[in-house]
Amino acid sequence: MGDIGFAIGQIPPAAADVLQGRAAFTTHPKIFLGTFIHSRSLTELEYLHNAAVAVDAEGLIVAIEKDLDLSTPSLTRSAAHSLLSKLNWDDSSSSVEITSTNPSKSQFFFPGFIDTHLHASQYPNVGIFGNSTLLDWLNTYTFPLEASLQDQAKARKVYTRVIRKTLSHGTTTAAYYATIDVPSTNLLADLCLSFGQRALVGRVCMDQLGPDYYLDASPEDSLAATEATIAHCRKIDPSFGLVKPIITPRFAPACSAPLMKSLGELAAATNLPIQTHISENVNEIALVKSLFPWQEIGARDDSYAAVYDAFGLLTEKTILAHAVHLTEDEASLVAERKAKVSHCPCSNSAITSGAAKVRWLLERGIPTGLGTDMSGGYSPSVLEAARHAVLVSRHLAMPDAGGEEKDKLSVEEVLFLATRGGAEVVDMKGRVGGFEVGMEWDAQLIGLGEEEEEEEEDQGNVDVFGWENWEEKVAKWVYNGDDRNTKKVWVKGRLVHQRK
Ligand SMILES: Nc1nc2[nH]cnc2c(=O)[nH]1
Ligand SMILES: [Zn+2]
Repeated sequence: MGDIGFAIGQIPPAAADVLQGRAAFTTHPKIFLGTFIHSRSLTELEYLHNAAVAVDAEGLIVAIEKDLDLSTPSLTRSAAHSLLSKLNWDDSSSSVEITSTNPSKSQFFFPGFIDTHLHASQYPNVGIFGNSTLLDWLNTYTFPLEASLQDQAKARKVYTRVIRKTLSHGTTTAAYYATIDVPSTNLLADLCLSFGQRALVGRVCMDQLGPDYYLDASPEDSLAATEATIAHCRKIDPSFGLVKPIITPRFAPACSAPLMKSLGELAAATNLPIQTHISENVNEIALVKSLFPWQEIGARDDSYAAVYDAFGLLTEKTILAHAVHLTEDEASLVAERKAKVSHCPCSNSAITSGAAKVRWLLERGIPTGLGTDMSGGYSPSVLEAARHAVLVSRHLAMPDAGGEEKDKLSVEEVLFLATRGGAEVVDMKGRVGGFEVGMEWDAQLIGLGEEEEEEEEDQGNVDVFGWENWEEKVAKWVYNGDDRNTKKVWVKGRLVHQRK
């Protein structure tokens, strides 16, 4: 089967625009047929075989049909046609695009991944961290690179590549940190929009403790610069349908009390999301305690979480990256405020920050998603973050670590974190992360192939023999898959990546 689109082999004009970096706001209606896999709950994947999903020109899922007979290309075509007529959609070659999975290539549709934490500006540094830990890593590798992106041509090159790369790994939504520089941060927003990637774009706020060459001049300047990026995003995407600004105090040590206070007030006034780092590294935590005596700032105790809370930065729209060393009391506060956590296992291992206790966070009712945290983390892939999340959880479950069997995360659980969990973290629950009527079509077509095939396509490290059941195929994908298995990617119904 494969693509049985009426215009076989042709990319419709809207999709071609997106692939070339010129986004159109509406697209062709589409019908997808075949196998769909998504999370039903934290612990359970739903496998929908012989199904069809109709997506309208706005990218919304408007119908899901099950139990169809798709056993031959012609039956598949007639299933598509009967869905078209049910929907009263124009049954002509140019107006509806039809894509079906190819069972002999172990293909399936899966929701697009949500990267809840990454630094677009640090992308050139992936893999370059030596033996550093957080605070020296920032000074040695990170601040010099971020500062250099004031050069617009360099920023364009870096941001174009990071968007293309993450899309090619199936990341349909990204919560990005840019830099302190407004024009290049605005450029990142422009590029996300033109490549069609759903994004939260944060201008980084930092007015202390950084190097002289890379600091906002004052809390007032930092606030004004943040407002400039918010205004820019409002101009380019007035409904924030694809690109939304996010208030981004880098982390408490780099933000003065007046700056954090003004950003908390801005968040309350605009209802915009907030992203920051918390409790990533033990030296960082000690620094926060020394910089913000809790009685002086009116915090409820001397914890890191209480510092953000004192400034109105711990809200239900706050994404807290890492949360490796949170105390029991902090977890209660985070849960009380309904703030979310981005778990970044690759970064936490690479720069030796520690092992975040995801089971413990989930048991405390804290919504959690996955982040690549490039370039603390070295991989652009959320699939790899999922794999790292499994492994970190298994280290924590080992008797030496004082863990238990229940601390282990399963394949199903990490795929939930990568999709529906991430959607909740970025405040898009019910909008993306699964296949349901009323949700937007942010999806990837995964193909695993089969070993015996004369493959013209490279299936990477995954070897499917043909006797595996679907649970086993998905497990093979999680542990050995990569961008070679990500054949096509759509955001809001628009094709934004196609593997050559
Ligand atoms: N991993 C990570 N932690 C941080 N804490 C403050 N800034 C950063 C950053 O850029 N990356
Ligand atoms: Zn980070």
